[in-house]
Amino acid sequence: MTTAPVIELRAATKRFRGATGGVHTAVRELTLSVQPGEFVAVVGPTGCGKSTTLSLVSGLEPPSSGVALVRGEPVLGIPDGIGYMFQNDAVQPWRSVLDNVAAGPRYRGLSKAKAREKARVWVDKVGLGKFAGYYPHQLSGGMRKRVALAATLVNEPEILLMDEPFSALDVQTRALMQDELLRLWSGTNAAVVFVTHDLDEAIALADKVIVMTAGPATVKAGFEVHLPRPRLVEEIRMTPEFQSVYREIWESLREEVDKTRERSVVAS
Ligand SMILES: Nc1ncnc2c1ncn2[C@@H]1O[C@H](COP(=O)(O)OP(=O)(O)OP(=O)(O)O)[C@@H](O)[C@H]1O
Repeated sequence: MTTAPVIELRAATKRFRGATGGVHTAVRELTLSVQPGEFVAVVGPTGCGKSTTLSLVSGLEPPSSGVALVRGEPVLGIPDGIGYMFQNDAVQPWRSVLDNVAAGPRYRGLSKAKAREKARVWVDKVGLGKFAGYYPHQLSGGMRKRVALAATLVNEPEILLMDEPFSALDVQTRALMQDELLRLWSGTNAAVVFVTHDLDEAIALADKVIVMTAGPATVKAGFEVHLPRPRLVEEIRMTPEFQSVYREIWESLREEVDKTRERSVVAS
C-alpha cells in the first residue's frame, strides 16, 4: 500500500546569485519523494548540492523553480514537525544536559516542570540518565551527539533532516550513534532524509539510497535497501547482501565522484 508522501520535491531547481553577479545552479530539476516512516539516505560527490536539497525541504531556501511540498502543502516557511541534526550541533553550553533537551518542549509552551519531565525520558533513552546535570563541556563528543539526538527527538518530529550528523565522530563512536539512531527512530513513524558522504553509513541506515549527480545536483538513481531490521551497523556491513548492494550503488556513485574530481583538477 502506498501512502501520500510526507516530503516531495518536484523538478525543484535552486540557483544562487554569486558575489560577482554570476548565477550558480546548486540543484537542478530534482524530483524526490519520501513516505512517512521511510529512511532515505542521500549520497553524492562533495559540494554537489546535498545540503541545499535539505534547505528546500526545511524552507530555509525557496526553490527558484519547481515545488517543495511537505505533507502535500507548498513549503513557504519552516514547516511544523521538522527536526534537524547537523555536523555541528546546537547544544547550548550554558544549559545542563536535561535543560538542553527540555529547551524544545519549553519553546513549544510546556511548563518548566512538564518540559523537564519529558526531557528526562529522552535523556534516559539516549543513555545519559546519570549525566542529566552535566554541562556540554563536561561531555565527550559522542555524549554531546546523544544530547543533540535527544533534543531533536523529544519534539517527536514527523520529519528528521540530518546533514552528516556523525561525520566528526571517531569510527567507533560513529557506529554506536548509528545504532542508537536506528533504535530510537524505529519507535517512531518519522521520515528521515540523511545526507552523508559515506556510502557504508547510507546503506547501513537507510531503506532507500539516492545517488546525486555531480553538481548541480539532481537524482541520478535510487536504490532500495532490503536488508532486514533491526540492524546493527557493524554486523550488517559484514553480510554478503550488504556488500552486493554496496558494489551496485558504488558503480553509480563512482562516476559522479570521478566527474567532480576531474572538474577540480581542470579548475586548479
Ligand atoms: N547560500 C548560498 N549562496 C551561494 N551559493 C551557495 C549557497 N548555498 C550553497 N551554495 C553553493 O551551492 C553548491 C552546493 O552546495 P551544498 O552545500 O548544497 O553542497 P553539498 O553537496 O551539501 O556539499 P558538501 O558535500 O561539501 O557538504 C556549492 O557550490 C555551494 O557553494
